Amino acid sequence: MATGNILIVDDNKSVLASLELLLENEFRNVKTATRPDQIKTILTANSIDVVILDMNFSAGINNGNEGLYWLKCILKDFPSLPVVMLTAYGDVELAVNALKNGATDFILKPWDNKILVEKIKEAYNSKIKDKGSKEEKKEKPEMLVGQSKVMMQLIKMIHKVARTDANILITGENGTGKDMLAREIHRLSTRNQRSMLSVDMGAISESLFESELFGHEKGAFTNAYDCRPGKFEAANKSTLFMDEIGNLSLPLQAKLLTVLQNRNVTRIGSNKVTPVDIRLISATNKNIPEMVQEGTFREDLFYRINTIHLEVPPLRDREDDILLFINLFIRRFSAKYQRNEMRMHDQTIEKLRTYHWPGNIRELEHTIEKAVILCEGSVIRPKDILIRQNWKPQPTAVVANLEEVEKQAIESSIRYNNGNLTAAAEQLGVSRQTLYNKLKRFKL
Ligand SMILES: Nc1ncnc2c1ncn2[C@@H]1O[C@H](COP(=O)(O)OP(=O)(O)OP(=O)(O)O)[C@@H](O)[C@H]1O
Repeated sequence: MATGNILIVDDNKSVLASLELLLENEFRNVKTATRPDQIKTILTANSIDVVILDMNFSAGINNGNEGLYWLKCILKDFPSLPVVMLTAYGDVELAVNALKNGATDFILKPWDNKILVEKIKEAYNSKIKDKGSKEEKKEKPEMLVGQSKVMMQLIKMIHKVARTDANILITGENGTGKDMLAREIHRLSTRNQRSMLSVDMGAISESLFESELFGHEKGAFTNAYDCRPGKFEAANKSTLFMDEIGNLSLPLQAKLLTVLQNRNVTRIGSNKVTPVDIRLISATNKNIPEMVQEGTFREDLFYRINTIHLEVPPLRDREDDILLFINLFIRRFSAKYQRNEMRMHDQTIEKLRTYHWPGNIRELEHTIEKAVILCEGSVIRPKDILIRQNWKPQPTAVVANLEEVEKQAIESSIRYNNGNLTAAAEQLGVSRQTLYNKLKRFKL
Protein backbone atom coordinates (compact mmCIF):
# COMPACT_ATOMS: atom_id res chain seq x y z
CA MET A 1 0.00 0.00 0.00
CA ALA A 2 1.34 3.42 -0.98
CA THR A 3 2.58 5.60 1.85
CA GLY A 4 4.22 9.01 1.99
CA ASN A 5 3.03 12.56 1.46
CA ILE A 6 4.77 14.58 -1.22
CA LEU A 7 4.70 18.34 -1.80
CA ILE A 8 5.69 19.68 -5.24
CA VAL A 9 6.45 23.39 -5.55
CA ASP A 10 6.83 24.79 -9.07
CA ASP A 11 5.41 27.90 -10.74
CA ASN A 12 4.80 25.99 -13.96
CA LYS A 13 1.30 24.50 -13.75
CA SER A 14 1.90 21.91 -16.46
CA VAL A 15 4.98 20.66 -14.59
CA LEU A 16 2.87 20.37 -11.44
CA ALA A 17 0.09 18.51 -13.28
CA SER A 18 2.37 15.94 -14.90
CA LEU A 19 4.35 15.33 -11.69
CA GLU A 20 1.16 14.96 -9.72
CA LEU A 21 -0.16 12.42 -12.24
CA LEU A 22 3.08 10.47 -12.12
CA LEU A 23 3.51 10.43 -8.34
CA GLU A 24 -0.04 9.91 -7.17
CA ASN A 25 0.19 6.24 -8.16
CA GLU A 26 3.34 5.84 -6.08
CA PHE A 27 2.57 7.84 -2.94
CA ARG A 28 -0.45 8.20 -0.71
CA ASN A 29 -0.89 11.92 -1.11
CA VAL A 30 0.56 14.49 -3.51
CA LYS A 31 0.10 18.20 -2.81
CA THR A 32 1.09 21.01 -5.14
CA ALA A 33 1.87 24.70 -4.77
CA THR A 34 2.69 27.28 -7.42
CA ARG A 35 4.19 29.81 -4.97
CA PRO A 36 7.07 29.11 -2.61
CA ASP A 37 5.62 31.45 0.03
CA GLN A 38 2.86 28.83 0.52
CA ILE A 39 5.40 26.20 1.58
CA LYS A 40 5.53 26.97 5.29
CA THR A 41 1.76 26.96 5.72
CA ILE A 42 1.45 23.65 3.89
CA LEU A 43 4.29 22.02 5.84
CA THR A 44 2.86 23.20 9.14
CA ALA A 45 -0.62 21.93 8.40
CA ASN A 46 0.33 18.61 6.76
CA SER A 47 2.66 15.81 7.55
CA ILE A 48 4.82 16.06 4.41
CA ASP A 49 7.57 13.48 3.90
CA VAL A 50 9.40 14.87 0.83
CA VAL A 51 9.39 18.27 -0.89
CA ILE A 52 10.18 18.58 -4.59
CA LEU A 53 11.29 22.16 -5.05
CA ASP A 54 11.88 24.07 -8.24
CA MET A 55 15.09 26.11 -8.38
CA ASN A 56 13.63 29.15 -10.14
CA PHE A 57 10.36 31.00 -9.65
CA SER A 58 10.58 34.60 -10.92
CA ALA A 59 10.41 34.69 -14.69
CA GLY A 60 13.77 35.44 -16.21
CA ILE A 61 15.85 34.61 -13.11
CA ASN A 62 17.50 31.31 -13.67
CA ASN A 63 20.53 31.31 -11.39
CA GLY A 64 18.88 29.08 -8.79
CA ASN A 65 19.27 31.56 -5.94
CA GLU A 66 15.58 31.63 -5.27
CA GLY A 67 15.47 27.85 -4.94
CA LEU A 68 18.44 27.93 -2.57
CA TYR A 69 16.73 30.62 -0.50
CA TRP A 70 13.55 28.55 -0.12
CA LEU A 71 15.58 25.40 0.53
CA LYS A 72 17.23 27.13 3.50
CA CYS A 73 13.86 28.39 4.77
CA ILE A 74 12.42 24.85 4.69
CA LEU A 75 15.41 23.29 6.45
CA LYS A 76 15.44 26.00 9.11
CA ASP A 77 11.95 25.01 10.26
CA PHE A 78 12.01 21.33 9.27
CA PRO A 79 15.66 20.25 9.46
CA SER A 80 15.07 16.56 8.79
CA LEU A 81 12.74 17.00 5.83
CA PRO A 82 14.17 15.69 2.53
CA VAL A 83 14.08 18.32 -0.24
CA VAL A 84 14.73 17.24 -3.83
CA MET A 85 15.60 20.14 -6.15
CA LEU A 86 14.18 20.38 -9.65
CA THR A 87 15.56 22.57 -12.41
CA ALA A 88 15.78 22.89 -16.14
CA TYR A 89 18.97 24.83 -15.85
CA GLY A 90 20.90 22.50 -13.56
CA ASP A 91 24.58 22.37 -13.97
CA VAL A 92 27.01 20.56 -11.70
CA GLU A 93 27.83 23.68 -9.73
CA LEU A 94 24.24 24.44 -8.93
CA ALA A 95 23.60 20.83 -7.98
CA VAL A 96 26.60 20.81 -5.64
CA ASN A 97 25.51 24.10 -4.15
CA ALA A 98 22.04 22.76 -3.42
CA LEU A 99 23.42 19.57 -1.91
CA LYS A 100 25.88 21.57 0.23
CA ASN A 101 22.95 23.57 1.50
CA GLY A 102 21.17 20.45 2.65
CA ALA A 103 19.17 19.26 -0.39
CA THR A 104 18.75 15.51 -0.46
CA ASP A 105 18.98 15.12 -4.21
CA PHE A 106 18.69 16.87 -7.55
CA ILE A 107 16.55 16.18 -10.67
CA LEU A 108 17.05 17.75 -14.09
CA LYS A 109 14.16 18.83 -16.33
CA PRO A 110 13.15 17.20 -18.58
CA TRP A 111 13.14 14.25 -16.28
CA ASP A 112 13.06 10.53 -16.83
CA ASN A 113 9.91 9.25 -15.08
CA LYS A 114 11.54 6.10 -13.74
CA ILE A 115 14.58 7.92 -12.36
CA LEU A 116 12.44 10.63 -10.81
CA VAL A 117 10.21 8.14 -8.98
CA GLU A 118 13.26 6.22 -7.78
CA LYS A 119 14.89 9.36 -6.43
CA ILE A 120 11.75 10.47 -4.59
CA LYS A 121 11.34 7.00 -3.10
CA GLU A 122 14.96 7.05 -1.95
CA ALA A 123 14.43 10.45 -0.36
CA TYR A 124 11.29 9.19 1.39
CA ASN A 125 13.07 6.07 2.71
CA SER A 126 15.99 8.16 3.95
CA LYS A 127 13.54 10.21 5.99
CA ILE A 128 11.93 7.16 7.56
CA LYS A 129 15.35 5.75 8.59
CA ASP A 130 16.67 9.08 9.71
CA LYS A 131 13.60 9.78 11.79
CA GLY A 132 14.21 6.69 13.92
CA SER A 133 17.86 7.38 14.53
CA LYS A 134 17.38 11.09 15.25
CA GLU A 135 14.64 10.39 17.74
CA GLU A 136 16.86 8.00 19.60
CA LYS A 137 19.95 10.20 19.45
CA LYS A 138 18.40 13.42 20.64
CA GLU A 139 19.63 14.47 24.05
CA LYS A 140 21.07 11.11 24.95
CA PRO A 141 24.39 11.85 26.61
CA GLU A 142 27.03 9.21 27.06
CA MET A 143 26.96 6.86 29.99
CA LEU A 144 29.41 7.40 32.80
CA VAL A 145 30.52 3.99 34.04
CA GLY A 146 32.21 5.08 37.25
CA GLN A 147 34.71 3.13 39.31
CA SER A 148 32.67 1.51 42.06
CA LYS A 149 33.16 -2.22 42.41
CA VAL A 150 29.48 -2.94 41.91
CA MET A 151 29.38 -1.00 38.61
CA MET A 152 32.61 -2.60 37.39
CA GLN A 153 31.02 -6.02 37.82
CA LEU A 154 27.89 -4.90 36.01
CA ILE A 155 29.86 -3.50 33.09
CA LYS A 156 31.90 -6.69 32.82
CA MET A 157 28.67 -8.59 32.65
CA ILE A 158 27.13 -6.41 29.93
CA HIS A 159 30.25 -6.74 27.78
CA LYS A 160 29.76 -10.49 28.01
CA VAL A 161 26.06 -10.55 27.17
CA ALA A 162 25.67 -7.57 24.81
CA ARG A 163 26.77 -9.47 21.71
CA THR A 164 24.40 -12.37 22.35
CA ASP A 165 20.70 -12.21 21.58
CA ALA A 166 19.69 -13.12 25.13
CA ASN A 167 16.68 -11.26 26.51
CA ILE A 168 17.69 -9.02 29.37
CA LEU A 169 15.72 -7.76 32.34
CA ILE A 170 17.16 -4.67 34.03
CA THR A 171 15.89 -3.87 37.50
CA GLY A 172 16.70 -1.05 39.87
CA GLU A 173 15.19 1.90 41.70
CA ASN A 174 13.91 4.95 39.83
CA GLY A 175 16.61 7.08 38.26
CA THR A 176 19.45 4.57 38.63
CA GLY A 177 20.16 4.55 34.89
CA LYS A 178 18.29 1.50 33.58
CA ASP A 179 17.37 3.23 30.34
CA MET A 180 20.97 4.34 29.93
CA LEU A 181 22.23 0.80 30.53
CA ALA A 182 19.83 -0.57 27.90
CA ARG A 183 21.25 1.91 25.37
CA GLU A 184 24.77 0.88 26.28
CA ILE A 185 23.93 -2.80 25.76
CA HIS A 186 22.44 -1.97 22.37
CA ARG A 187 25.52 0.11 21.47
CA LEU A 188 27.77 -2.84 22.25
CA SER A 189 25.56 -5.34 20.42
CA THR A 190 25.75 -6.64 16.87
CA ARG A 191 22.45 -4.86 16.17
CA ASN A 192 23.86 -1.38 16.71
CA GLN A 193 23.64 -0.40 13.03
CA ARG A 194 19.96 0.22 13.64
CA SER A 195 18.43 2.42 16.29
CA MET A 196 17.07 0.93 19.47
CA LEU A 197 13.31 1.39 19.75
CA SER A 198 11.86 2.20 23.16
CA VAL A 199 8.34 1.77 24.41
CA ASP A 200 7.10 2.87 27.80
CA MET A 201 4.71 0.12 28.82
CA GLY A 202 3.46 2.21 31.71
CA ALA A 203 2.33 4.97 29.36
CA ILE A 204 0.43 2.87 26.79
CA SER A 205 -3.30 2.64 27.39
CA GLU A 206 -4.98 -0.77 27.14
CA SER A 207 -6.86 0.35 24.03
CA LEU A 208 -3.74 1.49 22.17
CA PHE A 209 -1.48 -1.37 23.25
CA GLU A 210 -2.01 -3.59 20.22
CA SER A 211 -1.86 -0.89 17.58
CA GLU A 212 1.27 0.63 19.17
CA LEU A 213 3.10 -2.67 19.45
CA PHE A 214 1.75 -4.73 16.58
CA GLY A 215 0.61 -2.00 14.15
CA HIS A 216 -2.62 -1.62 12.21
CA GLU A 217 -4.02 -1.45 8.70
CA LYS A 218 -5.89 1.53 7.30
CA GLY A 219 -9.53 1.51 8.43
CA ALA A 220 -8.93 -1.18 11.08
CA PHE A 221 -10.64 1.06 13.65
CA THR A 222 -11.98 4.61 13.91
CA ASN A 223 -9.13 7.09 13.39
CA ALA A 224 -6.95 4.48 11.64
CA TYR A 225 -6.55 6.75 8.61
CA ASP A 226 -3.27 5.20 7.75
CA CYS A 227 -1.58 1.83 7.88
CA ARG A 228 1.20 1.81 10.45
CA PRO A 229 3.77 -0.73 11.56
CA GLY A 230 3.99 -1.29 15.31
CA LYS A 231 7.07 -1.07 17.50
CA PHE A 232 7.85 -4.77 17.00
CA GLU A 233 8.05 -4.40 13.24
CA ALA A 234 9.93 -1.13 13.49
CA ALA A 235 12.50 -2.76 15.78
CA ASN A 236 13.09 -5.66 13.37
CA LYS A 237 16.80 -6.61 13.34
CA SER A 238 17.36 -4.23 16.22
CA THR A 239 16.67 -3.97 19.96
CA LEU A 240 13.26 -3.29 21.50
CA PHE A 241 13.44 -1.70 24.94
CA MET A 242 10.31 -2.20 27.03
CA ASP A 243 10.46 0.17 29.95
CA GLU A 244 8.22 -0.21 33.01
CA ILE A 245 7.28 -3.77 32.06
CA GLY A 246 6.03 -4.34 35.61
CA ASN A 247 3.13 -1.97 34.90
CA LEU A 248 1.48 -4.20 32.28
CA SER A 249 -1.93 -5.58 33.13
CA LEU A 250 -2.42 -9.36 33.03
CA PRO A 251 -4.43 -9.38 29.76
CA LEU A 252 -1.71 -7.34 28.03
CA GLN A 253 0.97 -9.60 29.48
CA ALA A 254 -0.79 -12.52 27.76
CA LYS A 255 -0.77 -10.70 24.39
CA LEU A 256 2.88 -9.81 24.75
CA LEU A 257 3.80 -13.36 25.66
CA THR A 258 2.14 -14.73 22.53
CA VAL A 259 4.23 -12.46 20.31
CA LEU A 260 7.44 -13.26 22.17
CA GLN A 261 6.77 -16.98 21.87
CA ASN A 262 5.83 -16.92 18.19
CA ARG A 263 8.29 -14.20 17.16
CA ASN A 264 5.77 -12.78 14.72
CA VAL A 265 3.11 -10.10 14.71
CA THR A 266 -0.19 -9.53 12.94
CA ARG A 267 -1.29 -5.94 12.44
CA ILE A 268 -4.84 -5.11 13.56
CA GLY A 269 -7.12 -5.47 10.56
CA SER A 270 -4.76 -7.78 8.68
CA ASN A 271 -4.38 -11.54 8.33
CA LYS A 272 -0.75 -11.33 7.34
CA VAL A 273 1.68 -12.74 9.85
CA THR A 274 5.01 -10.88 9.85
CA PRO A 275 8.05 -12.50 11.43
CA VAL A 276 10.10 -10.20 13.66
CA ASP A 277 13.70 -10.58 14.69
CA ILE A 278 14.23 -8.49 17.81
CA ARG A 279 16.44 -8.48 20.86
CA LEU A 280 14.36 -7.67 23.89
CA ILE A 281 15.53 -5.61 26.84
CA SER A 282 12.99 -4.93 29.57
CA ALA A 283 13.24 -2.75 32.64
CA THR A 284 11.29 -2.20 35.82
CA ASN A 285 11.63 -0.80 39.30
CA LYS A 286 9.21 -3.42 40.59
CA ASN A 287 10.02 -6.69 42.24
CA ILE A 288 8.80 -9.08 39.55
CA PRO A 289 9.41 -12.35 41.45
CA GLU A 290 7.24 -10.90 44.24
CA MET A 291 4.59 -9.97 41.66
CA VAL A 292 4.73 -13.52 40.30
CA GLN A 293 4.08 -14.81 43.85
CA GLU A 294 1.16 -12.41 44.24
CA GLY A 295 -0.24 -13.47 40.85
CA THR A 296 0.05 -10.01 39.28
CA PHE A 297 2.81 -10.97 36.82
CA ARG A 298 2.78 -14.09 34.66
CA GLU A 299 5.51 -16.53 35.54
CA ASP A 300 5.91 -17.70 31.93
CA LEU A 301 6.40 -14.10 30.75
CA PHE A 302 8.87 -13.48 33.55
CA TYR A 303 11.04 -16.41 32.42
CA ARG A 304 10.84 -15.29 28.81
CA ILE A 305 12.07 -11.74 29.44
CA ASN A 306 14.56 -12.68 32.13
CA THR A 307 17.22 -14.80 30.41
CA ILE A 308 19.81 -12.45 31.92
CA HIS A 309 19.00 -10.32 34.92
CA LEU A 310 20.97 -7.13 35.62
CA GLU A 311 20.39 -5.16 38.81
CA VAL A 312 21.48 -1.52 38.68
CA PRO A 313 22.62 -0.42 42.14
CA PRO A 314 21.16 2.64 43.86
CA LEU A 315 23.43 5.67 43.94
CA ARG A 316 23.90 5.37 47.71
CA ASP A 317 25.73 2.07 47.06
CA ARG A 318 28.05 3.75 44.55
CA GLU A 319 29.81 6.13 46.89
CA ASP A 320 32.99 5.97 44.79
CA ASP A 321 31.05 7.27 41.78
CA ILE A 322 29.28 10.24 43.34
CA LEU A 323 32.19 12.62 42.85
CA LEU A 324 32.50 11.59 39.19
CA PHE A 325 28.81 12.27 38.64
CA ILE A 326 29.09 15.61 40.42
CA ASN A 327 31.91 16.67 38.09
CA LEU A 328 30.08 15.40 35.01
CA PHE A 329 26.89 17.31 35.84
CA ILE A 330 28.72 20.51 36.84
CA ARG A 331 30.51 20.50 33.48
CA ARG A 332 27.31 19.74 31.59
CA PHE A 333 25.16 22.40 33.25
CA SER A 334 27.87 25.08 33.40
CA ALA A 335 28.10 24.72 29.62
CA LYS A 336 24.33 24.64 29.17
CA TYR A 337 23.74 27.80 31.21
CA GLN A 338 26.98 29.46 30.11
CA ARG A 339 28.37 29.67 33.62
CA ASN A 340 32.13 29.59 33.38
CA GLU A 341 34.39 27.63 35.71
CA MET A 342 31.84 26.68 38.34
CA ARG A 343 33.06 24.44 41.13
CA MET A 344 31.84 22.87 44.35
CA HIS A 345 32.91 23.99 47.78
CA ASP A 346 34.36 21.08 49.83
CA GLN A 347 31.44 21.24 52.28
CA THR A 348 29.01 21.03 49.37
CA ILE A 349 30.69 17.88 48.14
CA GLU A 350 30.43 16.46 51.65
CA LYS A 351 26.72 17.35 51.75
CA LEU A 352 26.15 15.60 48.41
CA ARG A 353 28.28 12.62 49.33
CA THR A 354 26.47 11.87 52.57
CA TYR A 355 22.91 12.28 51.25
CA HIS A 356 20.82 9.16 50.71
CA TRP A 357 19.69 9.98 47.10
CA PRO A 358 16.29 8.26 47.04
CA GLY A 359 15.82 9.55 43.46
CA ASN A 360 19.30 8.32 42.52
CA ILE A 361 21.25 9.75 39.56
CA ARG A 362 18.24 11.64 38.23
CA GLU A 363 17.86 13.44 41.57
CA LEU A 364 21.58 14.26 41.69
CA GLU A 365 21.43 15.56 38.12
CA HIS A 366 18.44 17.81 38.85
CA THR A 367 19.95 18.99 42.14
CA ILE A 368 23.14 20.10 40.40
CA GLU A 369 21.23 21.71 37.55
CA LYS A 370 19.21 23.76 40.06
CA ALA A 371 22.38 24.67 41.99
CA VAL A 372 24.14 25.89 38.84
CA ILE A 373 21.13 28.06 37.99
CA LEU A 374 20.69 29.44 41.52
CA CYS A 375 24.35 29.96 42.50
CA GLU A 376 25.36 33.60 42.24
CA GLY A 377 29.13 33.25 42.21
CA SER A 378 31.35 30.58 40.71
CA VAL A 379 31.53 28.40 43.85
CA ILE A 380 28.51 26.24 44.67
CA ARG A 381 28.00 26.35 48.43
CA PRO A 382 25.92 24.00 50.63
CA LYS A 383 23.03 26.51 50.72
CA ASP A 384 22.73 26.23 46.92
CA ILE A 385 21.96 22.53 47.26
CA LEU A 386 18.27 22.01 47.84
CA ILE A 387 18.04 18.63 49.52
CA ARG A 388 16.92 17.43 52.94
CA GLN A 389 20.39 16.62 54.13
CA ASN A 390 19.49 15.12 57.47
CA TRP A 391 17.11 12.53 56.06
CA LYS A 392 18.25 8.97 56.62
CA PRO A 393 16.17 5.78 56.44
CA GLN A 394 14.86 5.21 59.96
CA PRO A 395 14.92 1.77 61.53
CA THR A 396 11.26 1.16 62.39
CA ALA A 397 12.16 -0.45 65.73
CA VAL A 398 12.89 2.91 67.36
CA VAL A 399 9.57 4.57 66.54
CA ALA A 400 7.06 5.20 69.26
CA ASN A 401 3.69 4.13 67.86
CA LEU A 402 1.75 2.89 64.86
CA GLU A 403 0.85 6.37 63.71
CA GLU A 404 4.52 7.32 63.68
CA VAL A 405 5.35 4.25 61.59
CA GLU A 406 2.63 5.19 59.13
CA LYS A 407 3.88 8.76 58.91
CA GLN A 408 7.43 7.63 58.25
CA ALA A 409 6.34 5.13 55.62
CA ILE A 410 4.41 7.86 53.79
CA GLU A 411 7.29 10.34 53.97
CA SER A 412 9.76 7.78 52.79
CA SER A 413 7.56 6.60 49.92
CA ILE A 414 6.95 10.15 48.68
CA ARG A 415 10.67 10.81 48.77
CA TYR A 416 11.38 7.51 47.03
CA ASN A 417 8.93 8.41 44.27
CA ASN A 418 10.31 11.92 43.87
CA GLY A 419 7.10 13.54 45.09
CA ASN A 420 4.84 11.55 42.74
CA LEU A 421 1.78 10.94 44.93
CA THR A 422 0.14 8.46 42.56
CA ALA A 423 3.25 6.29 42.57
CA ALA A 424 3.58 6.67 46.35
CA ALA A 425 -0.06 5.66 46.89
CA GLU A 426 0.44 2.65 44.67
CA GLN A 427 3.60 1.66 46.54
CA LEU A 428 1.86 2.04 49.90
CA GLY A 429 -1.11 0.02 48.70
CA VAL A 430 -3.69 2.77 49.35
CA SER A 431 -5.81 4.94 47.07
CA ARG A 432 -4.68 8.44 46.16
CA GLN A 433 -7.56 9.86 48.20
CA THR A 434 -6.50 7.87 51.30
CA LEU A 435 -2.98 9.18 50.86
CA TYR A 436 -4.28 12.77 50.64
CA ASN A 437 -6.35 12.26 53.79
CA LYS A 438 -3.33 10.95 55.65
CA LEU A 439 -1.11 13.79 54.43
CA LYS A 440 -3.68 16.21 55.77
CA ARG A 441 -4.05 14.39 59.08
CA PHE A 442 -0.29 14.14 59.66
CA LYS A 443 0.21 17.71 58.39
CA LEU A 444 2.79 16.48 55.89
N1 LIG B 1 25.74 6.18 34.05
C1 LIG B 1 25.20 7.36 33.81
N2 LIG B 1 25.94 8.36 33.27
C2 LIG B 1 25.39 9.58 33.03
N3 LIG B 1 24.11 9.89 33.29
C3 LIG B 1 23.34 8.95 33.84
C4 LIG B 1 23.83 7.63 34.12
N4 LIG B 1 22.84 6.90 34.64
C5 LIG B 1 21.77 7.71 34.69
N5 LIG B 1 22.06 8.93 34.20
C6 LIG B 1 21.13 10.07 34.07
O1 LIG B 1 20.17 9.94 35.11
C7 LIG B 1 18.84 10.15 34.62
C8 LIG B 1 18.01 8.92 34.89
O2 LIG B 1 18.52 7.85 34.11
P1 LIG B 1 17.57 6.76 33.43
O3 LIG B 1 16.38 7.41 32.82
O4 LIG B 1 18.42 5.89 32.59
O5 LIG B 1 17.11 5.98 34.76
P2 LIG B 1 16.00 4.87 34.92
O6 LIG B 1 16.51 3.92 35.93
O7 LIG B 1 15.65 4.31 33.58
O8 LIG B 1 14.81 5.72 35.51
P3 LIG B 1 13.25 5.31 35.65
O9 LIG B 1 13.18 4.08 36.50
O10 LIG B 1 12.64 6.47 36.33
O11 LIG B 1 12.75 5.09 34.26
C9 LIG B 1 18.97 10.46 33.14
O12 LIG B 1 18.88 11.85 32.95
C10 LIG B 1 20.34 9.95 32.76
O13 LIG B 1 20.89 10.76 31.75
